[in-house]
Amino acid sequence: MKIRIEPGENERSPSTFHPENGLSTPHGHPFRRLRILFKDLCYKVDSNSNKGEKVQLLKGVSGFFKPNQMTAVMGPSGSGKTTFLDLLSGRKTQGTITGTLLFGHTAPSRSFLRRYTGYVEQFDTLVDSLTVYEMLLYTAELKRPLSEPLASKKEAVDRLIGRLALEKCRDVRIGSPLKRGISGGQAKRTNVGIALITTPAVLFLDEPTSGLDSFTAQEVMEVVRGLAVEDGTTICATIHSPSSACFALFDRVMVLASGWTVYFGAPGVVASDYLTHVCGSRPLAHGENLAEWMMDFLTMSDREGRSSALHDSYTKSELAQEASQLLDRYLSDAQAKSALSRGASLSSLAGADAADGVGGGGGGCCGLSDGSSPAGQLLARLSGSEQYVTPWWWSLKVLLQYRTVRNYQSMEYLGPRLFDKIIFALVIMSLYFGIGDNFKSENVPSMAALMYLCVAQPAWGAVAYVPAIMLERGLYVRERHDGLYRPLTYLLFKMLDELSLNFAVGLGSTAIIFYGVQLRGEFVYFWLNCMTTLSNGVLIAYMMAAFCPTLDVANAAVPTLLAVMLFLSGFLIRIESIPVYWRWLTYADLLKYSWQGLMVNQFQAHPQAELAGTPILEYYNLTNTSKWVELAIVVGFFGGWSVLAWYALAFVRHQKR
Ligand SMILES: Nc1ncnc2c1ncn2[C@@H]1O[C@H](COP(=O)(O)OP(=O)(O)OP(=O)(O)O)[C@@H](O)[C@H]1O
Repeated sequence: MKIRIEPGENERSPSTFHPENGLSTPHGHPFRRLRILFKDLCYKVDSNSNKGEKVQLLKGVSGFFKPNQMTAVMGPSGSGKTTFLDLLSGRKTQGTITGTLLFGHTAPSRSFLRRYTGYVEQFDTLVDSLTVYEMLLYTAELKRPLSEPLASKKEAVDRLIGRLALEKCRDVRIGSPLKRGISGGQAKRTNVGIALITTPAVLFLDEPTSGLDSFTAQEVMEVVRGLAVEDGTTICATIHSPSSACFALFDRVMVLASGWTVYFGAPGVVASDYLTHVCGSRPLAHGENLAEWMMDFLTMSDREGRSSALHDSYTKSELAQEASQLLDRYLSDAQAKSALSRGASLSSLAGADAADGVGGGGGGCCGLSDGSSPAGQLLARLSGSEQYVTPWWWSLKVLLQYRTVRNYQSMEYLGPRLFDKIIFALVIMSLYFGIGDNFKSENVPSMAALMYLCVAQPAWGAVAYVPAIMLERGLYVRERHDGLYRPLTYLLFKMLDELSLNFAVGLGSTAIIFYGVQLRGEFVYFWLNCMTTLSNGVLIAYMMAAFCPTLDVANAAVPTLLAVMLFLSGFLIRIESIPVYWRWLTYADLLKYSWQGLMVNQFQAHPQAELAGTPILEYYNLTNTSKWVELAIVVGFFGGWSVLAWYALAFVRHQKR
């Protein structure tokens, strides 16, 4: 029997790009309607079970995704669906890829894929303190051109909210598992909104319906389908077991099993006929859910090791041949356009592409990317390396404006940062009340210990930052993938966010200690020393959290590092008494410099104060130490940790894909 790949080539009449559709910018893309072509895509990666071996996760996957259409990528668990989506969207960070992949008629650069395609991750990554409206506007500010007026961005966000049916929760905080905010379906739609903020020509969704009830899942997918139909977006979604109504929204299905393509064609009767007549499945019962029936059969076959046989049947089928012919036709079209674009003038190129509905220029066409025409702009974008839309200073401003302002209004954020310092200051003050200017020999060790506590507290306090930093990692990774900001901008934002609060609160807490205990030396120095030590502690927490793969590792590593620093700071064991094989490490111990600076500040006017019968500064070998040099070294450490933290944020990948 003859099975057509898609009766009547189920492509809708091309819809034009409507600037007023709520998803465009005044600088709307010069292109829409990108066709994605892939042929013999293979992906190999080092096996994580057998060292030295490679595993092939995708085995020659071929096909195409068309504008105006929504394709479902299905398959048994572990069949390679997410791998395939990651590969198409340029999110693979390891392994070897072979085969052909074209967007329009150009192989896209990774930066293009990140910047101009939308990707909705399986797990929601939102800023829980923002409302739905703020979350979308915040993303719009970071991802839409700087030159676009704020009013236009707000308008676009409002229309997006209308389109995603999010009006009811527009001003509701997103919330977290511990503090409920919007519902799961609303969170998913907000995530879709984030991916749509730049009106991408292509939208990838990784299991957009997982965790949603069938009604909400249907609602989300109807919204997504609207994008394909009305805007010509090319949509590809991995999906597990959709309801019948949800499955019917898809134009095409690609089924993978153990990395092989075992079906590529229309859903519905075409798919059920194919599986029954070619693959030998039992017939679909009346009223049975087609997607579930398909998945039951395919999962069972996969478990019985028949995926390769299903793939063989598929490659021999008329369905595969028809798909292959169509793909070859699209590929030669693409080749012709690519050749044409190499030789043609920009204007004729733009005309040729528009006629096909693939409004873009050709790949690798040197000399055409002057960026002055739509075709030139697309060409520049497809092959470009710039993945960020806004300059770093703008991203920093937006991050501070939305996230820091909201953090500073939240007691959950402020509480731990305020109260630990105030409580610590009150305890210290009450313990050592009024004895700071008493240099009797019984008080001198207490003062040295107090200085040590002032250094130890900010260092230990840093440990408390680790869980929150680790929890935010998913959000950071997603936003970075989406090209919202650079790693250095994020680090700068985090430091400004944390440190401006600490310096302000620290002014009060150090004043309580300094004046309550009646310490000597300069208050400004005492405050600056405590705050730069605290800043180093916070930065160490960020750096270690960025280097460590998991929260458990970071929770063990940060206190270990700080405990070693505290032991080697010179108070618990004098530097001269530390064994030589450890002493070298004291040069790299920032807490040593902090503590020594505080000691000099306290005792420089009273060097005769004695400890164990020796003048205190002499006892600790600090007679010739300059407190300002010590402070400068502590500031220098901050610079050094910053470089390490930036390196970890920029280059250490824990989420290998
Ligand atoms: N480094 C590796 N070594 C061995 N196997 C791997 C490696 N990386 C991934 N895999 C395997 O590759 C397969 C494809 O994974 P992928 O996440 O793409 O599957 P999936 O179809 O999306 O699964 P699910 O539906 O369960 O999310 C899985 O079986 C996984 O165990």
